[in-house]
Amino acid sequence: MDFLVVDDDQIFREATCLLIEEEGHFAASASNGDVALERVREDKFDAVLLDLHLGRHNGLTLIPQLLKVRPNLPIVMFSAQGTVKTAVQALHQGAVDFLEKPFTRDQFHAVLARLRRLSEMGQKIERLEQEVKEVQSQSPEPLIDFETPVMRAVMDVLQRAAKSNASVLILGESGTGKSVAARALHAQSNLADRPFVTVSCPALSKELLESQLFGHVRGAFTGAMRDHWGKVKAAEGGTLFLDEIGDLPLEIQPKLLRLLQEKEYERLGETITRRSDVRIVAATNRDLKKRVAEGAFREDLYYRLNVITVEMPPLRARPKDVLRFAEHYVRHCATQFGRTVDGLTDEAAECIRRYSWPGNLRELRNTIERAVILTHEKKITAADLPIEIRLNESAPGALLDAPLQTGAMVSLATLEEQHIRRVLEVTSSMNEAAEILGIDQATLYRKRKKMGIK
Ligand SMILES: Nc1ncnc2c1ncn2[C@@H]1O[C@H](COP(=O)(O)OP(=O)(O)OP(=O)(O)O)[C@@H](O)[C@H]1O
Repeated sequence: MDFLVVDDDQIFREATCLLIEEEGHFAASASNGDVALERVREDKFDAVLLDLHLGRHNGLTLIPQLLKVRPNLPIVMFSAQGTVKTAVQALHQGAVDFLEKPFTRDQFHAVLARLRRLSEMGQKIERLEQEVKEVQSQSPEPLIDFETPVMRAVMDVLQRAAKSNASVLILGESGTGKSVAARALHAQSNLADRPFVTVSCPALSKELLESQLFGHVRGAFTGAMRDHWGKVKAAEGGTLFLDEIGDLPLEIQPKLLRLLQEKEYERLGETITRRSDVRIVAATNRDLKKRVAEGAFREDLYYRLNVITVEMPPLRARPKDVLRFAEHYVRHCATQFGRTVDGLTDEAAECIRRYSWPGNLRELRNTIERAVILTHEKKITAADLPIEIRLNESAPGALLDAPLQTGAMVSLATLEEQHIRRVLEVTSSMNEAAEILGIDQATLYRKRKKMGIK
């Protein structure tokens, strides 16, 4: 845990920090209320130990100010002149405990145990808030019972892997459901009530990604105005999901390897080594072995991640499941958009069954969403589906050349997608492609994901 000790008495402040560090925790200190407020604004402390008398300030009045900055921050008040009255006052102001100075190691242990319970409760609340947000973001309920044997085998491995704490690598084309599988794995594991934190590896520059993962201290790089805790810390005790791991820059790979092997890391710009207890689940649509052969991915990291690997099959390899997913999305979208649409006509079902879905589940979901919004009928008809699905035309670029030359009707969105596909085909990195397209990497990453481009 990370503590902030607020006391104007330097000797006691340092002695308390030492005691905390001897117990294997981290301690920072502040000598007055203003410094304490600044530190709490900048850093994610797990608890504050606050002296009642801070020179001209009264620690009691500082409690609501600290809680205004971080509403769930556990504050323990301590004082040499502890009276029942001041203890009660501190609790009324929002402190969670009161310690009389000087306190013994045993008294401190008792407080620590209480703080740990509070911190777990806080994590639970954050997790529930996250779940509520996800329900509000209206993703369809994941289907988990599959007809296709290969998918059943995948689910079986995931279920068994969930019970161990081993790293899991999820491979598969874009849109096959790797992120959904990672969440399902977490939900079935012993860490289900702990945090699940996602990091999208290619969405950020190398520096920002490193800081997002491990955190940084103020001044670590230009623009680092304040201390920052990374996602490794946010995932403490739970699962850290590294999406698109195949695009993790080479410079960050040794740090991730160290996190996996030694469970140690440092924040950017800081020399203090921190321990972390997170389970790593990684996913990629890249051929990681090929990336290793090309020298773009470290072999030792690949083997460390590759303890348990599952491969999400593309949708075209799960023919029996395609219509079940389609019907599932129709029901979901009809409810979401308040439309009375009930299933697919036979003709529409046949188009969906025959099409090869290069963008996998994401493409299917987008297609159904569009159809549910646009249809005038009670069931989705073939006419509600995009022309390439009606014509069973899924080869990238196949539709493009003719419309471009003849000026036939084609949407800007289709043109944009085809152009992005082509540039990605002929460039060797996201960076190069983004430069040619005149957009930043994060935008390209989002567009690629939305369009289901591998
Ligand atoms: N089991 C499932 N049931 C219902 N919908 C699913 C399921 N799995 C995935 N989906 C839907 O498919 C879409 C793509 O899923 P997801 O983001 O998990 O794919 P991905 O393989 O991680 O893609 P990428 O490689 O581009 O990150 C999402 O809209 C998701 O809601």
